[in-house]
Amino acid sequence: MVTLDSILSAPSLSNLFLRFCQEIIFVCWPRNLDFGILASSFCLKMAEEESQEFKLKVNSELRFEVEHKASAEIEMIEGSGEMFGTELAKNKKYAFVSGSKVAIYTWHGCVLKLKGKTEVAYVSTETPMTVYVNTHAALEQMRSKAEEDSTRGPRILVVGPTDVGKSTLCRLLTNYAVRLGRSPVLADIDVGQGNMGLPGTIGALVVERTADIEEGFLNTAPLVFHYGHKSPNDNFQLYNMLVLRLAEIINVRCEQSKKVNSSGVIINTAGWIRGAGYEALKQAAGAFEVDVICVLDQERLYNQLKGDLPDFVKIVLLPKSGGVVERSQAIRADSRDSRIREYFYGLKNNLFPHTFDVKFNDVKIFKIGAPSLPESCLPLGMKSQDSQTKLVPLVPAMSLLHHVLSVSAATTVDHDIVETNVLGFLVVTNVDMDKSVFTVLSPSPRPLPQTILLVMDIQFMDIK
Ligand SMILES: Nc1ncnc2c1ncn2[C@@H]1O[C@H](COP(=O)(O)OP(=O)(O)OP(=O)(O)O)[C@@H](O)[C@H]1O
Repeated sequence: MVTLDSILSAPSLSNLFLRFCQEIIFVCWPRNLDFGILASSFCLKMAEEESQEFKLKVNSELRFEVEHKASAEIEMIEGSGEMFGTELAKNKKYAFVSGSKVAIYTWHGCVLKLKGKTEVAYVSTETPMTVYVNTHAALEQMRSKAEEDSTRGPRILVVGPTDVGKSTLCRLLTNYAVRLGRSPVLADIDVGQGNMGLPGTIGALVVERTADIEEGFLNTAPLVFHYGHKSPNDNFQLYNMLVLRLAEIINVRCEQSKKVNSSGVIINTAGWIRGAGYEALKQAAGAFEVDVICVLDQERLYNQLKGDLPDFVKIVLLPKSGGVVERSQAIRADSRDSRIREYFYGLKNNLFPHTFDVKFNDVKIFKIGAPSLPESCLPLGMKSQDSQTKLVPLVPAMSLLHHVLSVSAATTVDHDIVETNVLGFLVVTNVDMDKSVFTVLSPSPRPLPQTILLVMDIQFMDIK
């Protein structure tokens, strides 16, 4: 059971890992990036079903999942309710696309009208919302104290296995903080879903408005770094390096604004919690200098962290919501695809991407990480793990087809490209070796904002 005291007793944090960092460049080429519902947007046909009405008593929630290739609509007719911390307006219809998994919670009771094709729709009175709101209340007291003392607000790492509601809890805690006038930094180091950019990236943004019910947080200027793979395990060295870099820049951002500083940082992590994954979590806790770790639904991880981290880090075990839906590998792959589609086409097909040719000579293409060699073959003093963060120039070839490319903010190759943020993304839709050009899908018309491109492992077929 989480008590307020256990969180409130956290002393304000040390600067153990504070490092210098030179520059902050925020992404300036965003396209409807959100932290919201991942769903394919190609089918928005509202089915002609009759609507169902649900009367929710105090402290209960309506949970529903929208059918594949269908959509659903919810309207609150009476009372008050919220979705993952964002309040619903009365008599306003909210549309949810295929595959959305939604919970509308009410503290005081409400009447909801649900229309459309849902796989399941039911009301539950068993929710962990009281524990979550208590956690928020404790964090809020730490923020007030930080504001009074002009110090740093709470930094919270949300950890746990896959499908326990980590992203949802981050969204809820961020929304509650914003509703009280705070401007927390929301950071996402879960490269599998890439909520700030695309899968294969990590990023952060300062949140000043609650998440939109349908589209999530509106990311007008997220800070995004290219990682290139869908699991932290694929390049552990690079992953840790980028997490550290992200934390450094967040520190600089906090130093620039008293409000952001006292509001704190909320960090969503990947569900990789064993072996190297556990080491990555500890690294992240150190890099962000966290004061609170919320462990969702795993006592083993909770006890491991309690034993391994210093006492000033308060670790709380929180229950998972019974509504959180488990996703298979296939569904995860589908969500990654939807996420990329959404970047180019919008959640409801409301964006129009551009297609144009890029000459091989006009750009420089790199991938990060070279195959590791045995140490005996390396120059004196070099370790094999160094190759993991090495920039490798690529000669354009047919193998680029369908790969996602990040457009680096770096202006020259002398820049530290690996640790520079990215401006946006492209997908290679054709390669013409005879004409030495490749065709890209791009969120904006030519010219490209910069000419240094980084290749991801992740591919996207623009076929729908
Ligand atoms: N109370 C709830 N009722 C219904 N659906 C929910 C509820 N809470 C979360 N969900 C849904 O469950 C899904 C999984 O939740 P979430 O993404 O927060 O889990 P996670 O632990 O972050 O997953 P990952 O393993 O990708 O890190 C999401 O689609 C979310 O919308």
